[in-house]
Amino acid sequence: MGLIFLVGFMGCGKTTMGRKLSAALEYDFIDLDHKFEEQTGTRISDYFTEHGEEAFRKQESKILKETIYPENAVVSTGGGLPCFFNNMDWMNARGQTVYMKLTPKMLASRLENAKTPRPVLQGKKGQELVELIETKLAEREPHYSKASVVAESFADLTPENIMYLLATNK
Ligand SMILES: Nc1ncnc2c1ncn2[C@@H]1O[C@H](COP(=O)(O)OP(=O)(O)O)[C@@H](O)[C@H]1O
Ligand SMILES: O=C(O)C1=C[C@@H](OP(=O)(O)O)[C@@H](O)[C@H](O)C1
Ligand SMILES: [Mg+2]
Repeated sequence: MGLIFLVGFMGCGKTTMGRKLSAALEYDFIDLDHKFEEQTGTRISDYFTEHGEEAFRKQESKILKETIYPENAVVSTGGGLPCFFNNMDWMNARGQTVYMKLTPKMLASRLENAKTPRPVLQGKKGQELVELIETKLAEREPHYSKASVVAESFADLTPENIMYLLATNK
């Protein structure tokens, strides 16, 4: 199936699913946030503090486009990546994209318990977090919706569900 890019809001499970789907397909796994930290030698949260979001967006787009991908790979993206520059079109031109779609409430409950800090969420919790997610998701949805397939919000989404969606997307 070539290159498969997982896209969607923070907390939808791109990194977790990327690992599982790549194992199920026997493909390589690339997490672009991990590549970012490896290449810049800086944690994403520190990068935001030191350089700001605009610099982060330029650098993440550069890493997306300059990475040399194996023939077959599952690539987990950062939640904002599809929404800047021409990144979404760039991914669609090179492989298949999967939008992992979850409700704001489910995203919030996962993000409240997650260990990785997400600077875009400004440490918000509870109802404030749900509202911030609703606003951001509404801005981002038009970009995510350009994905080749949409994997709708089931908490128990499996690699097999995604493989089926990709195989039937003709
Ligand atoms: N299917 C799932 N059910 C419940 N929790 C999940 C699931 N997938 C991921 N999580 C949890 O949600 C959080 C965000 O997952 P992660 O894979 O880092 O998402 P993303 O890369 O999209 O931000 C993590 O704490 C992870 O353990
Ligand atoms: O949505 C965003 O703007 C971001 C999502 C994060 O990745 P995950 O979607 O893997 O959490 C990471 O790239 C950064 O904190 C910014
Ligand atoms: Mg991730």
